[in-house]
Parts: sequence; structure tokens; C-alpha cells
Amino acid sequence: MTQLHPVVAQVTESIRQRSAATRARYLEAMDRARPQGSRARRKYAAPNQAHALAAAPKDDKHHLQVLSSPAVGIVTAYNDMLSAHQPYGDYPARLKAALRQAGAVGQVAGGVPAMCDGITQGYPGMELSLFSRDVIAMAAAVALSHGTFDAALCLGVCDKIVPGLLIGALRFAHLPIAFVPAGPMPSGLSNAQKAAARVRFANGEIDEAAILDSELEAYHSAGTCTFYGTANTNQLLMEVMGLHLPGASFEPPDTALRHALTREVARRTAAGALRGRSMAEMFSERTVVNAVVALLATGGSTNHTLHVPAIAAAAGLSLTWEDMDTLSAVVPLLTRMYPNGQADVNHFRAAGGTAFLIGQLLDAGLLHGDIGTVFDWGADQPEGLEAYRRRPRLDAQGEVEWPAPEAEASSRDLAVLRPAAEPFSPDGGLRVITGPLGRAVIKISAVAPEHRKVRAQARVFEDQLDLLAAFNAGELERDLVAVVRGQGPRARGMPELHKLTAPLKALQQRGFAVALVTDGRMSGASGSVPAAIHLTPEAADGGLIAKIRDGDWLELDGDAGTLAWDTEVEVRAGRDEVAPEPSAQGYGRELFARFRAGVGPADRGASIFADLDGPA
Ligand SMILES: O=C(O)[C@H](O)[C@@H](O)[C@H](O)[C@H](O)COP(=O)(O)O
Repeated sequence: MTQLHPVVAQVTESIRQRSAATRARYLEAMDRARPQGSRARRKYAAPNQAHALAAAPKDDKHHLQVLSSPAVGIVTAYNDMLSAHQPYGDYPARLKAALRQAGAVGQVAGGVPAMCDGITQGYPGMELSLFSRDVIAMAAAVALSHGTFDAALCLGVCDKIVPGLLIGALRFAHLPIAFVPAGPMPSGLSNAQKAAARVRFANGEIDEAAILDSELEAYHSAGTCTFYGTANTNQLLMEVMGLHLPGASFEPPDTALRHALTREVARRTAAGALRGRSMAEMFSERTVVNAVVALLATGGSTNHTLHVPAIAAAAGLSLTWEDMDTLSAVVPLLTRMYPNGQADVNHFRAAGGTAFLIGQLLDAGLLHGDIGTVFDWGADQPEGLEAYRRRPRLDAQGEVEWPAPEAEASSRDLAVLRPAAEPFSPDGGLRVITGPLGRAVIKISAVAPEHRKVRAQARVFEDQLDLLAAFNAGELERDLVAVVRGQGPRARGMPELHKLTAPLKALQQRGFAVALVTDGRMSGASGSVPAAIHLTPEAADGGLIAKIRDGDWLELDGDAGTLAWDTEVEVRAGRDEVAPEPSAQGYGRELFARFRAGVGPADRGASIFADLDGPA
């Protein structure tokens, strides 16, 4: 067996020790919630049980009431607005049929909201986006609060939905809970061509009709957007955490194999319920470390520097940005997918996909192989992550099987996916930035080495639209550190500022040294311009970013992980903080005032949930 890398072992151990008290309380709570006796619903009095059975079809009633079959709650994030979630429309029927075959009964326990960042990018709805993660966690809890379920299946793909569902699921981890993906959109216009068209549009070289045609060729059908942004990072992380079946993440929607995988995850979850498995016994600090390693090895979305700590906290575990940074120094970058390269997730899958990636990381001792997985719930011999080296395929009956991996498996496209011995870069794609302004994160894997260090005078904006206006007015034709502040969780719910990608890139292409510093977020799809994001403390929480003025010299060095601010301490002290503009009314933003007032800082996940398991 491969020896675990000492740094991975050390980070895992420090998370375990730091989290000892909260984790113990979490596991006790999960233990207390475990049903005593055969089925969860039996603890309820007759009227309560009858309510749960009332609308069930006759056969399901017989199974639940007489045969004591397990009940599996389906929590769905279906809607027609997210192309990635549209395929979920008929999943409840598919899952219920598969569960019946496995001797269980499926019931839709509830729906959770899901919003598309691609639609709301740059518009008021985006100010609800990050908070929607916590709303989804709460909605998942409401769905599972019926308490009549012996297992659950969660249906979600996109940015806030998977983290939200997982946070909710982890509070019901006395049950076995699996995640059911739906697969990526087929490749259309490439992401690089799409981005190039946006820069041409920003430069005034093409008109509204041409840019819309370009976008419609890129976003053309159901399935997850093909770039390696937050949604696809979610998918990869779920697989490496053992919460998807092996190879399930990137099989396209509506293929025979996709449907066979969906049936199989239902069967394995039913088996988990029959065997008395729980998510709590499979999800540990090792699972969390695996998620971070996979994030780093693939240059995944910066949003996961918020989501993974928030997910860990929901399982009583404390993960810090420093843990991520420490791991980043030893985890090699093994993939190049847009925005870190030209390929998309379909190319990644064709090059060897998760099976090759996980195999490489296991062989390098960078992943914990000994984690519990949903695959193991239906297997006689637990295999842990080893099973995820295998690729799914259809057997003669049209069901899924995972043949033993080829001994000499290699990447089929070294421009997209590399072995650990020949990485794109010896270290991972994310870095913590430190300096007098506080701490921030940067995704250097998406930035060419020659652009990673920028020294320039600041131009300060309180709103991304002001930056766009200044760009359009030709005021930004110079070396520039754009400071966009008042965008943090307490100020505005931490919107993504992805609309700035095209103009900043256009300036970079004109030969200017350009960087961004913000207490807001950038999209997982943003790249090429170095961006120190998630700056904490934010302007609305006493952060010194509120004291920067136009003309101050800033130096962002992505490789060194530093953000210097030349202005003398005495000069800074004499300046007033510019208070962030309050979040506007309308688009429901007023409903989230309590969220803004109560949210925690970015390095703790920008979450409204604090100390779920008491003090550390
Ligand atoms: O974090 C992310 O991955 C993004 O928020 C993503 O979910 C969103 O859809 C982008 O806005 C689309 O990217 P493009 O605008 O580049 O197509």
C-alpha cells in the first residue's frame, strides 16, 4: 500500500486535533439521531406514520407498512432555469423504480431552491447567490425533518446547490445519503472562443447580435456548463469524497450509462439503508482533505475556498485556508481545463477523467484511500477510494459494471490530464495571499506566470458597474490594480464579479499590467487576470481595504502569496474608512438583511451558520 504523503498526513492530523471537541459532539448528535429498531418511521405514533403513508401508491404502502422496507427520501433541486438541473425532471420516477427493485420505497422529501449564477452574473439577483447555499442547507433540513426516512438521495449539481445540500445532509448524517449527478452538456462553441468573443465585444469589435449568437452556441442544451467552474468542481469533489459512484460525475445526461448509474446509486443507497450504514461513519477529516487535494490538483473553483470550510464545519471539522495553502505546496497540478486551459470537462473525461486522476493521486500518496464511499454500501468488500480507479460501463443487461482497471492506464491527452510524475506544475492551483490588508485567495493556475506579479497604482470602485463604466469611457488605459470593495458577505452577500473578467482581460491584452483586489468573489470561470479575492476582513467589517485611495501603490505577487500596500501606516491611520454602500432594496435583497448582519467571514466559509457543534 502506498505511504501517505507526510504533509497530507500532518494536515489531516492537525484538522483532527483542532476539531476534537466539535467533532465528538457532532458524532454524538448523529448517534442520538440513529433510529432505534428497524425503520425510522416506526418511532412515530400511528397518526404521524399515516400522514407519511397517505399519498403513497398502494404497493409502496404495502412495502412500507407490512414488509418494513426502507424509505428513501429524495431531495431535489430540479428546475428549468439551470441547464444542469433540468435533466432532474424525471429523476424521481427513475429513482423510485430503481428503489422498488432494490426492496425500498422512494418519496420526494422536498425540493430545494437553485439559482443560476450564469443568469444573474452582474445583476441584483447575484447578491442572493452565496446566501442561497445556506438557504438550500436549511431547505434540505426541512425536507429531511420528516424523519421517516432510512436513507436519502440528493439531486443537485451547480455552484451553491451541492455545498448547500451537503451541509444539510451532514446534519442528517445518521442516515446513508448519496448524491446523484446529472452530467455535463455536450461541448459546443469552446470556452476559449466564447471568452475571446466577449473580449471582442468589450472592445466594441462585434455587436449585440453577434455576442448573443456566440453565447447561444456555447450554452446550447441541458447539462452542466462545460467549463471547469464551480459546478464541475463540485462534481469532481463529490466523487473524490466518495459521495458519487465511481465515474458518475462527467457522464453526459440522458445516455444509457447515465441512467444505469442513476439506478445503481439508488440500489446502493437502499443497500446502505438495509445494512444500517450512515454518512457520519464515512465522512471524516480524511474526506475533507481528499476534497482539498482534488481541488488543488485540478485548479478548481475559488468558490471552494468558501464551500469546503463550510462543509467541513457542518461535520464538526475545522478546515482553514492555511491547511489549503500547506497542501497546495505539495499537490501537483494535473489538469488543464478552462479557465486554466483550453479543454472542457468532456475533454477531461475523454483523456482519462476521474479514474486516471484519482489513481495518480492515490499512487502519489496524496489521497486517503481508506474513506467510506457510497460504492461500498452495496459491496461485500469495502474498497474505499480504490474502487474509483475503475471506469463504469454497461454490462450485457444494460446495467452498470466497473471492470478492473487496465494495468498500464495512461492519460490519452497530456495537454489536458497529466500523470503525477509529469505535472503541469509541481504545486497546486490556489494560494493564500497575506499582507497589511488581511488575507485573500488567488487562483494562480489560471494566470500565466508572466502576469502573476503586478505592481501598479490603485483605482478604487464601490461597484463593479462603475469599473465597467470607467473601462467603457477609456479611463483605465494604464497599469492598474482595480480595487472593488464593499462586496463582502456582510455588505452585499459577496456577489461574483465575473462581469469584470472580459474588460480586465482586454486591458491585459493591450499590454497593461492588471490585477484585481476585492472582498467579493470571482466566478469559478474567471481567469487570466491575477485576482486577490475573498479579502478578509471585508470593508464592512473594519477591513483596511476601506482606506485605500486612488493612486495608492499596491503590489500583488501571486507566486509569493503577498499583497503589499506602500502607503505608510501613519498616512493610513489618518484616513477615514469609506463605508460600503448599503445593499439596495428590491429583488428580494431586503429579505436577506439578517443574513448579511449575521454572516461569518470569508475564511470561515462566509456562512450564516456558526459553531453548529459548540465551541472548539
Ligand atoms: O463559479 C462559477 O463557475 C460561475 O459562477 C458559473 O456558475 C457561472 O455560470 C458563470 O457566470 C458562467 O461563466 P461564463 O459567464 O464565463 O460563461
